[in-house]
Amino acid sequence: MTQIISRPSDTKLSQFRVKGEIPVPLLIGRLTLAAVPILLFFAWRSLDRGFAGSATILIIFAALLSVNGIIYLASHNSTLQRRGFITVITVLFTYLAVNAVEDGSAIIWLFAYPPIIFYISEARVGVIACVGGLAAVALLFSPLGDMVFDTPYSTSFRLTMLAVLGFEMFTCFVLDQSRRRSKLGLLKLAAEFEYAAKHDALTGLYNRREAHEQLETEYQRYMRNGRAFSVLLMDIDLFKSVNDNYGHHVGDETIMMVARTLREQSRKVDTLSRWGGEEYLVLLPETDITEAVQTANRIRQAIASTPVRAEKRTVNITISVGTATIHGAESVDRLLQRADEALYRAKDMGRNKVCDSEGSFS
Ligand SMILES: Nc1nc2c(ncn2[C@@H]2O[C@H](COP(=O)(O)OP(=O)(O)OP(=O)(O)O)[C@@H](O)[C@H]2O)c(=O)[nH]1
Repeated sequence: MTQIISRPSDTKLSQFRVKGEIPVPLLIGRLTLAAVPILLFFAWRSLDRGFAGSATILIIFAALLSVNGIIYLASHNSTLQRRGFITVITVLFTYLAVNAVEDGSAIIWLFAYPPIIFYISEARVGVIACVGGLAAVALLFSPLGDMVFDTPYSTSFRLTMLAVLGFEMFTCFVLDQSRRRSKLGLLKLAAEFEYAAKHDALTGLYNRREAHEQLETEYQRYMRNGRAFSVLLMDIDLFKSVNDNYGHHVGDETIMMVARTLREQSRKVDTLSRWGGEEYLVLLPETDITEAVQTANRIRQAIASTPVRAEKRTVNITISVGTATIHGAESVDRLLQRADEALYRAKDMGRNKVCDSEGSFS
């Protein structure tokens, strides 16, 4: 439990998947399932035409892709699976281009590389792989490449291949950027909605609904381990007069000051919420009634000694607090009812007081 949930960063968000998006491990699995029979088919054709060397190498690539898939199924390590797949297909495409498999027509398979690489890796890796790949093809098609590899590609084929491959890589980059931006936008929107559903807009504290959720979670923990928790129900004293005398903007400033003071005076594990207009609920895990009353008094004193600046005047306010600690098998509703009764006793006793549900006050 934290006092305020901070909004997730872009980097964190980009690691999430939006509904409908194909998970990368699944895509790699499907590509492997498609690639293995295709490789075996071309291996069989190479063998049929008397190219036993090419056939063996294509079978090795099929085996490597299968092993990569099997390792993933056994380990569920998606990073290893992705890196293994990228390595194998990069070497495979290089082999298809350099060795002019299938009379040189297999180099056309290079067009399958950019969309796959952009989808399964980070944008930066996609750009590096594509720029590197295009430079390698340009080198292969250069007089230097001819001297080393002696490939059968005509000049017009080389120029067309380079132009179309470069165009495809650029298009994939633009589309991938657009996909990543819209995904991030969707995730940000979802995070904003989630934040708004759980928090109070004025103070940033949890809202009443989320406080109920946290109370229920803490209650379940209490039922399991028996460690009692306490609640502090607090209300700003005579708040209507602050609004009436100084205006609503000073009233709002007062509500924010109390929230700030609550944060300063609480532990990280405590849950702070705005329960209603000028009411707050603090949930103190693993806290008995004595500690709860001490905490309530510390908060009460801190608020009483923190004036709110309003134009040229300062406004001093106080709060009243009702505390209650869970016991036996009582329900959360009953606990809240006892805290509420204690709060009203604190008001009846003249305000700026802490009352516990057992009847004592300070
Ligand atoms: N400025 C501002 N006022 C609010 C907000 N929410 C509730 N209020 C006002 O808070 C006031 C609550 O006043 P009352 O419930 O009468 O209680 P009180 O004046 O605090 O008196 P006691 O609780 O008996 O000490 C009302 O006037 C509400 O309009 C808010 O978000 N901003």
